[in-house]
Amino acid sequence: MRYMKEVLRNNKKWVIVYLLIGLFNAFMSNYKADYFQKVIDGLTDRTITVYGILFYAAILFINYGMNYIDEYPSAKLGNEIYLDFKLLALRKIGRMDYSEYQKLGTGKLVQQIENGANSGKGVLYDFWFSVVRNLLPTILFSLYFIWKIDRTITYFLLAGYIIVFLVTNLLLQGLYQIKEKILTNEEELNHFLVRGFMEMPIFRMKHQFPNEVKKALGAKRVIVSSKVKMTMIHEAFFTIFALLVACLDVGILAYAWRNNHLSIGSVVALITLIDNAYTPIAIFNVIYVQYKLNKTTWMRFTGLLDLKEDTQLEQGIDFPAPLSEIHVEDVSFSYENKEVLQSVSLIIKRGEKIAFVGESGSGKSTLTKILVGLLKYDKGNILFDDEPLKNISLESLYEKVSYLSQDTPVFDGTIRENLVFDREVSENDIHVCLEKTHLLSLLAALDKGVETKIGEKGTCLSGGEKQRLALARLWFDNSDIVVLDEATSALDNVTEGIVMKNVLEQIKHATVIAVAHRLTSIREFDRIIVFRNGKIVGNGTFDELLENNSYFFGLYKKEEENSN
Ligand SMILES: Nc1ncnc2c1ncn2[C@@H]1O[C@H](COP(=O)(O)OP(=O)(O)OP(=O)(O)O)[C@@H](O)[C@H]1O
Repeated sequence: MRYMKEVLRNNKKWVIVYLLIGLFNAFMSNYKADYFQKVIDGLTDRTITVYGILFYAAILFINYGMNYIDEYPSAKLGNEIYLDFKLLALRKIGRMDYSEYQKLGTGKLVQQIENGANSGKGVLYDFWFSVVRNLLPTILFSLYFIWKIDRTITYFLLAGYIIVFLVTNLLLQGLYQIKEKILTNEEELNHFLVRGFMEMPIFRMKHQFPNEVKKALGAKRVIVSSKVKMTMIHEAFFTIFALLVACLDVGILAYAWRNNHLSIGSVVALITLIDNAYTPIAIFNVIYVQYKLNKTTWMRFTGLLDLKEDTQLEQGIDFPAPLSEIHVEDVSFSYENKEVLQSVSLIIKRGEKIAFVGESGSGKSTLTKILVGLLKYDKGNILFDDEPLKNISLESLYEKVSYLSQDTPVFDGTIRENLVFDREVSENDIHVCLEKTHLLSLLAALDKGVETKIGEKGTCLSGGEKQRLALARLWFDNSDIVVLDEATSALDNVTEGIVMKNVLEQIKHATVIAVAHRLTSIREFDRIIVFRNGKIVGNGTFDELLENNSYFFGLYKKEEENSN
């Protein structure tokens, strides 16, 4: 309910307008039927005046006019609500705990958000608004006018409502299961679609597309057959109601034939009013079923919106700048049950240039993610001067820290956005950073220059260009701490040497922590930390380690043999 309330609050003004117009229209459509009885009877006994007819005309004009006006808040609110639910998801991603984020898959997530926004709109707008502003008032007004004409008929109608409600609840049980099946298979299908798109080269080269299509086809078949079943059950509701109303109309005619006290006007009005009284119930039953099914989808969506948030983002004290020392004390970390770091201890002094090296999977990236607050350590402590990292607000930390991740150093946007996001900077500053990162020749070949879009994950750039573009961002960050996770792995030795020299010159006052595989690239670093199976097994300068650390020496030798 919390999220629905939030969306309602966002659209408070239009919600009130929409409800008031709905109530007014519900009254007018029944009042119109009731007044029509007077017109017919007045015409039969010639008592109606011209003013009576003009009054009826005014009722018709207002009724149809207001129905049209109602379309505006209806369309506005329907779309606002649907899109507001989507924005809730985007806001949630901005605050989500990183471990939770890592578990999500893009395809399923996108489908969950799409289904969630639709179901949220279904629950709030298609169900609750329809009930409160339309169905309930229409039923009450029509029952009131029927009651005024004949009480016995009102009792029959009420008994009919109960039967209808019982039948609906019986059918619902079957529909729930069908809906669950549809949702699971929709997410599955989207998973294959997004996976196919994102990993196109792998799947194409391994001839996997026919297999992928086959798997997606399975999901498609289930979706189609389940949706057809649901449509047929929904439509059956309407048919049953139409038959019920037809029986009631014939019953009214028979009743009027046996009891002479009903005028022609009353019979005509009763038939219209019964339609008014039962149509909302028919609609209610269908949207009630839909509401219950939407609730199932909505629960999946709120499961996403309720995922753990990173409370440290805004809470905590400010980053203690200027920082003298980072102290990693006996830190351990596990993914689920797998221990990845074991009692790691390390001191990093202000301005030091530190490199993390070691075999793949030894825990280097994990420690960098812990240092920038993305992952939370299980045991031990990390002190920024005397302040535990857990007590520092990440928003303030990110003012002072730059982090280039291993997998996605750039994002879907223009080159300018990748450098400075929305900030205003001079063309000259952009030129300088592109020159220092050897990107000017790339830019010269692009018609739109820095306004060129680089595609999702920078698909329009080479691996090395992506990394250099990410490095160029450092020119505008002015950070105290720079964390680079394999930021130059795609560059050739020569370019890496020149670009890294420029980068280190630009960030010479910052503390730098760089994860690297190519040992020659970190030769000049102040200190090298050697990782092995989640532990630190070496700590010293390049030459010290070569001399004293057999494991590091082994890594160095292997690299030398490979390059030869
Ligand atoms: N999200 C995750 N869930 C579960 N296990 C993970 C996750 N991320 C990493 N791991 C595991 O944690 C271990 C350490 O990974 P990490 O990325 O820190 O290693 P690394 O030393 O940086 O490796 P590389 O040099 O290949 O990047 C690996 O065994 C990896 O499989």
